[in-house]
Amino acid sequence: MSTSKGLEGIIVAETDITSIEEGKLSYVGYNIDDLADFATFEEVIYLLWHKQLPSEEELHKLKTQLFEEMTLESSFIEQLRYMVVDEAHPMDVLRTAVSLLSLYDSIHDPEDTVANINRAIRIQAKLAMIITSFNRLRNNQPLVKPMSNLSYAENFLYMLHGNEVEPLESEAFNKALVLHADHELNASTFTARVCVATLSDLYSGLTAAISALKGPLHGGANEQVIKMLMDIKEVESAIPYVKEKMANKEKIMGMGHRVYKQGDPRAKHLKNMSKQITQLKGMPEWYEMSEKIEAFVKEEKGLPANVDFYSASMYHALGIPHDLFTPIFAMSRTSGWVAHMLEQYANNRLIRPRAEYVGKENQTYQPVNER
Ligand SMILES: CC(=O)SCCNC(=O)CCNC(=O)[C@H](O)C(C)(C)COP(=O)(O)OP(=O)(O)OC[C@H]1O[C@@H](n2cnc3c(N)ncnc32)[C@H](O)[C@@H]1OP(=O)(O)O
Ligand SMILES: O=C([O-])CC(=O)C(=O)O
Repeated sequence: MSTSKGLEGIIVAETDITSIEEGKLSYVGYNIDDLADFATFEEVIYLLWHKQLPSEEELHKLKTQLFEEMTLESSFIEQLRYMVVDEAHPMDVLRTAVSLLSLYDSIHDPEDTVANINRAIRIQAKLAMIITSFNRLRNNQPLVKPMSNLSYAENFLYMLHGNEVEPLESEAFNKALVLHADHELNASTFTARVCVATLSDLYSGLTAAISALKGPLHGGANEQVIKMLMDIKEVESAIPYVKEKMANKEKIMGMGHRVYKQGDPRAKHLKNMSKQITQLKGMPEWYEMSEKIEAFVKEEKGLPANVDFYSASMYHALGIPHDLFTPIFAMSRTSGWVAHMLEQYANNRLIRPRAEYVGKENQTYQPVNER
């Protein structure tokens, strides 16, 4: 048997959702650059779940359903309130809350596509409520209800901050949601697929995926990037800080990627939005610090920025609390996780690879009092 550490380069599934070829990323055959520039997150949700862009009518229906599902039962809100405990990380809250959502649903057939799409619309809508409501509950602020004339991206920022969103802010946030929506067989998506390949349900797959996304080598990197920028504080300190980290063999978060060695095609869009939003908010130093780090790490180690890198300065300038960065990633990626779980159910076989045994052999059992 031969092994590939971290399953690098191993193809374990066929998919018609997302492709990464020669550094180009597309969802269902649409180049990510076009989707980032022109699509709404709602269109991307539809595209990933139905493998085609929606007509005007289909889009209107989806937006209406998402808006109508942006509610939480009062008993659910009470339980969310109980999750406001010291140091509770919103990513742990989100994982718990998604699991809790399953108790409000009865699943007769985990493989039923129509029921799963309706369920996914409910979950996708409620995630925006859960993240924003948790943040408001922990700050003793009243909850904000969504507005029917706002997009998913706008409603998220509106429910978080409680005030109107500027067009550039809504454009930036929508772009971030589009760019994070799916990414082939990344660690969390693979986790979701492994989970539902046992014929477990959508909530279980999502809970597992959130758990995998949380780690700092994956989605958790965006929070680590802002921690690094907060540590650095000033543009002049960026290079010395990164030099020292690299001398200590520490990783620079938001840099490097398993699949993209020449550059992550999503990063340039977030870089551009980070520049514009930090300027709009009168805090260009967050972008400038990031740009210096990116150039230095590329030059010294040949490592390009990944999707997590510029999202950090952009979210910071949008006034988003740092510990919500990864939950926002999960909220967007839910659309992709669902698409992959539907694909797994549609052509399922239990995922069960092998390991090569390299441990001790032929041991003789001795009773405990003789060891
Ligand atoms: C949405 C996402 O999940 S995007 C990724 C988010 N994660 C991060 O930003 C965390 C920082 N980056 C990393 O840890 C890695 O680049 C990963 C996990 C993304 C990819 O990892 P792998 O493909 O396994 O690459 P691996 O960790 O083997 O790195 C190869 C070499 O580059 C180095 N390297 C990789 N990333 C970095 C980094 N960010 N900073 C410094 N060195 C790095 C490694 O130390 C290793 O060096 P070595 O060969 O001298 O030991
Ligand atoms: O594909 C990966 O390994 C990680 C990634 O960029 C993502 O999940 O968006």
